Amino acid sequence: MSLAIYLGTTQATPDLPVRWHLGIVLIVAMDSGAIRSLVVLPSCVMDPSLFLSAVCLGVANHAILNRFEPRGANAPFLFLTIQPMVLLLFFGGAFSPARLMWTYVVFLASISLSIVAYRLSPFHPLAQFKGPTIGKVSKLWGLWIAWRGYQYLYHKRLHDKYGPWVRIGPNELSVNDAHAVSQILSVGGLDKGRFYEAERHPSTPPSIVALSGEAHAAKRRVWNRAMTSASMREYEPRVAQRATRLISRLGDENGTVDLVAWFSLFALDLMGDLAFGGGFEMLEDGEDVAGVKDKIALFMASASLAGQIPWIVPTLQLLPQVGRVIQEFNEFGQGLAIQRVVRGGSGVKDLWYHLADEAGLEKVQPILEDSAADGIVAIIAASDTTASALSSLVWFLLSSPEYYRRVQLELDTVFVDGDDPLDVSKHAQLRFLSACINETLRLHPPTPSIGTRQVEPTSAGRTFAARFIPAGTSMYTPPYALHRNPAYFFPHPDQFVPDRWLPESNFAKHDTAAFIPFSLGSANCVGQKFAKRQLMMVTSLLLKSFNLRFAVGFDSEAWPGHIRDYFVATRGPLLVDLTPR
Ligand code: HEM
Repeated sequence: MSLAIYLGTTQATPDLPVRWHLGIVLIVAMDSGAIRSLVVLPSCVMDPSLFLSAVCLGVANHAILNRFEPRGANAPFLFLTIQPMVLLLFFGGAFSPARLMWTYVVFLASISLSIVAYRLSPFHPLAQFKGPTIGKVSKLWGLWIAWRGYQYLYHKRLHDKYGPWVRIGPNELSVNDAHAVSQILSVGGLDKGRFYEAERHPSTPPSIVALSGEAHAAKRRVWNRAMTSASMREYEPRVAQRATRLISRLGDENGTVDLVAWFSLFALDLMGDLAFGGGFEMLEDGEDVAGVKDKIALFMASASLAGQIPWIVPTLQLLPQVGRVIQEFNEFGQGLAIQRVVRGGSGVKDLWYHLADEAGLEKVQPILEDSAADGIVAIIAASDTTASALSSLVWFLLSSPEYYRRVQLELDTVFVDGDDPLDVSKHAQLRFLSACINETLRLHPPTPSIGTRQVEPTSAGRTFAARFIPAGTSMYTPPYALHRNPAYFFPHPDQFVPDRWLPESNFAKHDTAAFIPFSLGSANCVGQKFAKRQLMMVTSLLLKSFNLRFAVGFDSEAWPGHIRDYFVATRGPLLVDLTPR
C-alpha cells in the first residue's frame, strides 16, 4: 500500500528532488504504521539496547560493504546471516525464535534503509546524474525490464526523458552521446564490464566475448586473421552454396514462408560449415532438429539476465542447473570440434582452420577446448545477428514499396540476364541496397543494447566528454537509442529513409559517429565485413529470385513489437508470400 502511494505520487510529479522522495517515503511509512510496527513490535521481544545494536550493525555493514564492494554474494550472504545470531549470543538473555526473528528483521531493515537512503542521497558519487528513482535504488527493476526483453526500449525512453546521460542503476549509467560513446568504446577507453562474467563458468574455457585486456588481445589476433579479405574470399563459395540452397528450399515451400525461421536455418548451417566444417543440415531438414537454436536462446537469455546483476553470478553458478546450461553448450561445441578434427580440413581454410591455428602461426597453439569455445561463439555471434538483420531488412522493404521497387530496379540493372546475383565484385554498384542495409542496422540493430563497459574500480575515475565518471561505474552505450537520437540523424530519426546514406543526400543531420551496430574499438565486431557481405549476397539472390509480399492476414505493423532484447534481439515470425520472378 505504502509503495503504491509512493509510486503514485512520484509518477504524477516525476521531477521531484531527492529530498522530497525521502520525505514522502518517511511520511507514508509512518502513516501506514510501517515505522511504528518496526519500532513497537520488536520492543515486545527486544530490549532497546539490542534494537539499537541491530540498527547500528546494519548501518555498519552497509558502510563496510559499500567501501569494499565484494565481487560475489556468497561470502557476504554468509557474513550477513551469522551476524544477528552472534549479536544475540553477545547480548545473552533468554533465546526465543521471536527474538531471533526480530533481530534479523531490524538488522536487515537497517541495511536496506541505509542503502536506499545513500543511493538517493546527494552523497552518492552518481548523484549528479538524472534518472528514474527506482533505478537509482535497485538494479532489480532493470532486471525485470531485461527479463521481459524490453531493455532497448527502456533505455531509449529514459534518454528521451532525461537526456544523454541517465543513471539507470545504483552504479550504472546509460550514455547517448556519440562523442562520449566513442571515447568509452575505442582504444584507450574502458574494458568490458562485469556484465560479461555471466558468460563464463569456472569449468569451461572462456571465449573471446568473455575476455578483456591481454587475454582478449591474444584471441583477437587469431580472429582478425580469420576475417581478413583473403580469408573471407575462402568462405564465399560456402556462403553462395548455402544461399542457393536457401532459395531452392524457399521455392519448394511454394507459398507462405516464415522468413525469420528460414534465415536462421541458413545462418546456422553456414556457421556450422565455417566454424566446424559442417555438421548441421537444417535447410535440408527444414527445421532445427538438434535444437541448436533453443540452446543458443537459453544461453543468451541466461547470460544477458545474469549480467544485469553480476555479483549474483558466483551464487547462481553454485546451482547445478546453471552450470549445466553453460557446460552442455560447451560440450556441444567440443563435440563439433572433435568431429571437425576427425573429418580433417580437406584443404579448406575455413574459420576453424584459423581458430585452431592449423597454420601454426601462434607461439602457443590453442588447445581443442579453447578453439571449440570460439567456434561456438562464432555460431552465436554470427547466426542470430545475421538472421535478425536479414529479416528486418525484408520487413522494411515490404513495408515501403517505393524503396523495395528501387532496390529491385538496382538489382535488375546491375545483374542483367545471366549474371550471378552472388557475384561479390558487383557489390560496390549496389549503392541503394547498401543504404537500405545501413538504415536497417540503424533502426533495428541486432544487438540493441550491447553489454556494459566499466570504469576500473581501483582507478581514480575517468572523464568522458567533460563528464567525470567515478570508479566502478558500469556504462551502457545502447546502439538503439543512439541510432534514433535526432541530434545525430535528422529529419525522421525513427523512420526508414535509406537515402540518408547516399553520398549525394543532404540531410540536416547525419553523424555516422553515432552509428555503432557493430560497436567500436578493440572489442568491436570482428565479423562485420563478412556480415555485410552475407547480407548483400543473400538479399541480392532472394530479391532476384522472388517477388515478395506480406502474407495475407499477417499483421506486419505489429511485427517490430515482437522484437525482444536478450543481447542479440529475437524476432517473431515474419510471414511472407513468395512468387518466382
Ligand atoms: C549483422 C550482423 C552482426 C552484427 C550486428 C554484429 C554485432 C556485434 C557487436 C555489436 C559486437 C560487440 C559486442 C560487445 O561489445 O559486447 C560483436 C562482437 C563480435 N562479433 Fe559480431 N555481429 C554480426 C555478425 C558477426 C559475424 C558474421 C561474425 C563472425 C563470423 C561475428 C563475430 C563476432 C565476434 C567474434 C565478436 C566478439 C569480438 C570481440 O570480443 O573482440 N559477428 N558483434
